[in-house]
Amino acid sequence: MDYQDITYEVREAAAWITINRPEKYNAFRGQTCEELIHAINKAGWDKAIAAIVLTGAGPKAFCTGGDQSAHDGAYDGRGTIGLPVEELQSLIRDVPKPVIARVNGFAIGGGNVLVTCCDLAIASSTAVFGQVGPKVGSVDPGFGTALLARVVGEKKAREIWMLCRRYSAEQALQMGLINTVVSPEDLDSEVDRWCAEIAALSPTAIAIAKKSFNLDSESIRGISGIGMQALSLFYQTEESKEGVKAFLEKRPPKFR
Ligand SMILES: CC(C)(COP(=O)(O)OP(=O)(O)OC[C@H]1O[C@@H](n2cnc3c(N)ncnc32)[C@H](O)[C@@H]1OP(=O)(O)O)[C@@H](O)C(=O)NCCC(=O)NCCSC(=O)c1cc(O)c2ccccc2c1O
Repeated sequence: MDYQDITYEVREAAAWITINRPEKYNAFRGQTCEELIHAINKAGWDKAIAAIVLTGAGPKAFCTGGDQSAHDGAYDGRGTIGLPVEELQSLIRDVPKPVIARVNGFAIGGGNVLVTCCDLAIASSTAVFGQVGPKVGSVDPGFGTALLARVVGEKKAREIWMLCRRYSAEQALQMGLINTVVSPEDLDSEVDRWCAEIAALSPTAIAIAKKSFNLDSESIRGISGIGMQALSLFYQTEESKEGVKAFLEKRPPKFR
């Protein structure tokens, strides 16, 4: 597959997969999800690869979720909501290698969910985390909510979704959403260091450990499936459409 929206680079024993849409703050459209799925599968089953690094191009954003300019009552790709996003999230969990989020900037909306799904997360001190779903007439009902609660605790996860605040990298570290924070200049060397440590360990032991962590939260995949069906109906409503329209028109939404 020729990639338009992402880049794929092998550094030592790590595959670096970069969402390359900086002008959209690395938001994903249907094509982006298809390419990410292809690339994660490619790296995930390559025996020479010990770890997968997921990141965004440029200094501004890791990923800001679904591309709102490709959303018209549904996104522009495949699947229940027009994005095979639940397949992408599941795949991050299914590949037998640690997937590390290299968080270089905004990790908002679906970008925040990707961080939640990754095994590990290393952030620049400039990174900003948060949810925007209820601001823009959307919600990721599955890994975005229920898995987030496993990661940061029920009360914090509900705060994140019900207030849509932004959180600094230090706050994300305190709540357990990420593993460490470094200065922007040290981000790549820190990620390289973590990948090298992983590469020295038994790949099979790591694969079994990863699977066993995931099995405990596996029911969330089913929650996500039913949630997407509900969401596809919600996207048809004036309430949801107002959220997308308001974001694109750079004004506060009028939901009531
Ligand atoms: C990230 C921001 C907080 C940055 O705000 P700031 O004020 O600094 O900058 P701008 O808002 O002006 O943005 C700069 C520039 O980038 C464009 N942009 C940013 N994000 C997106 C985006 N997601 N889609 C398209 N374009 C985007 C923006 O338009 C500007 O371009 P200009 O050309 O005008 O300069 C803020 O941008 C922000 O909050 N962004 C996120 C907006 C958003 O609505 N994201 C999607 C939420 S829904 C979602 O992600 C989602 C994910 C899932 O995984 C799901 C799974 C299952 C079901 C549903 C899901 C779902 O809905």
